[in-house]
Amino acid sequence: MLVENSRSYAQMLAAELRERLQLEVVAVSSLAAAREALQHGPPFFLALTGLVLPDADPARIARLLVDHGLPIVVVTGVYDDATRQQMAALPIIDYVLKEAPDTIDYLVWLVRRLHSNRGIAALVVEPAGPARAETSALLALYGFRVCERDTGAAGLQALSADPAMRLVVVDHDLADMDGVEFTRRARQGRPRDILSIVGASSGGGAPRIARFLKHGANDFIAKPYSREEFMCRISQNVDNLELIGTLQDLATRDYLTGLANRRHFFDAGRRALATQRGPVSLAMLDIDHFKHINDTHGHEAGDAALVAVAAAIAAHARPGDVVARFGGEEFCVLAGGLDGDAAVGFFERLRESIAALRIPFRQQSLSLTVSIGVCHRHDTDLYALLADADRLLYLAKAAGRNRIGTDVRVLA
Ligand SMILES: Nc1nc2c(ncn2[C@@H]2O[C@H](COP(=O)(O)OP(=O)(O)OP(=O)(O)O)[C@@H](O)[C@H]2O)c(=O)[nH]1
Repeated sequence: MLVENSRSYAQMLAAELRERLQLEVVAVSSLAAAREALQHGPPFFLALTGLVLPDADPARIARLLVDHGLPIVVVTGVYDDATRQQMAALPIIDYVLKEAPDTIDYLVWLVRRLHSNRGIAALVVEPAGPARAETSALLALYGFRVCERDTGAAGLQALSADPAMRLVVVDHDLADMDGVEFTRRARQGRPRDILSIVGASSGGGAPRIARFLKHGANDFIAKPYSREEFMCRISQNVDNLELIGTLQDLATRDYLTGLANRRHFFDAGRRALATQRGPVSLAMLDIDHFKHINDTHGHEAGDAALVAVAAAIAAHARPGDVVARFGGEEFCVLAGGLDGDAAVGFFERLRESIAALRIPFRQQSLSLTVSIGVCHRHDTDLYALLADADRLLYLAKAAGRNRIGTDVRVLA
């Protein structure tokens, strides 16, 4: 919700938020309209509010939003000492001066951050008390799903129980180990790009900060917190995790189809083979006469076909199967736990489901077939399996396409 009495500013900010974040924004320009929207509008997760309204003083609008459980970012042209004092008592995430340069960019970043935080679980490790309550309340205000633990051991257990935890704020003074020791242990098996650990302490000075950082903390925050510093540091830490995640995604994912790429296939495939006990099936799929689709309908149609085939393969794969776009119009699937007959049946059904696809493109419906090479044996050498699957794929093509070439002797 955007509460702003300047219509032009509200329009500009709302347009930026909608366009750049694809968020629904309800803009109102008075206390009465804000009240109405809170009662009858969609559920809100955040309010950006000005303080100058025709029908309310600053404290009233802020109070209304707080009473509805909404975190607030104040966006204002005036922020004198009196207003600052009035606002200090309220749970306000941030205040932003309208006239400052880059305000809009900052607000877009902040709203995006607060929106994404809602999907992130954060752990606070600190003995129960007012200090922990403050840390947790701030994290909850920024949207995180907060989990609290009293001791280092309980904190480590919580991390093991929930691998999706992305952020830990740990105080130095714990009953069973100090925060540095907790950090050292929590870091094992959880690199800095997966879990952000932020140390916190009210004492110890520079040597303590250095110890936290040397033992694996991503950052350190001194207590008592400056709310603004706390927000900036926490936000930067989760920003960094997301940025690294995006880069990893770009490096391992095929941009067009969203499947893993060849590089990821080699990493994940080798890992899967190293832990596989029984025989594995490696299938290489190639769209038949794909060049013809490109030549007849254009590359956009070719791309739509690749996306549709990739989706069919992903839908057919089981959890644990390694699926990738290997390159061009070639896809790979590494599947364990199937005996020879089952493997052939599994890929035969995939072949049939792809042949049955009707791919909408403009006013037309495209159809296509794939040839599949399937090798099946106990082997840990991914290159050897790929070479054989490729050879069997070639045989399937040579035998007329839209079929499986396999080294499995299928029982009648
Ligand atoms: N649209 C589109 N085309 C691609 C992409 N990557 C590769 N291609 C095209 O895929 C075609 C592959 O053609 P060929 O290797 O001759 O094979 P084919 O026509 O599928 O014939 P067979 O495999 O023998 O059945 C080429 O025309 C490439 O330009 C892509 O990302 N998008």
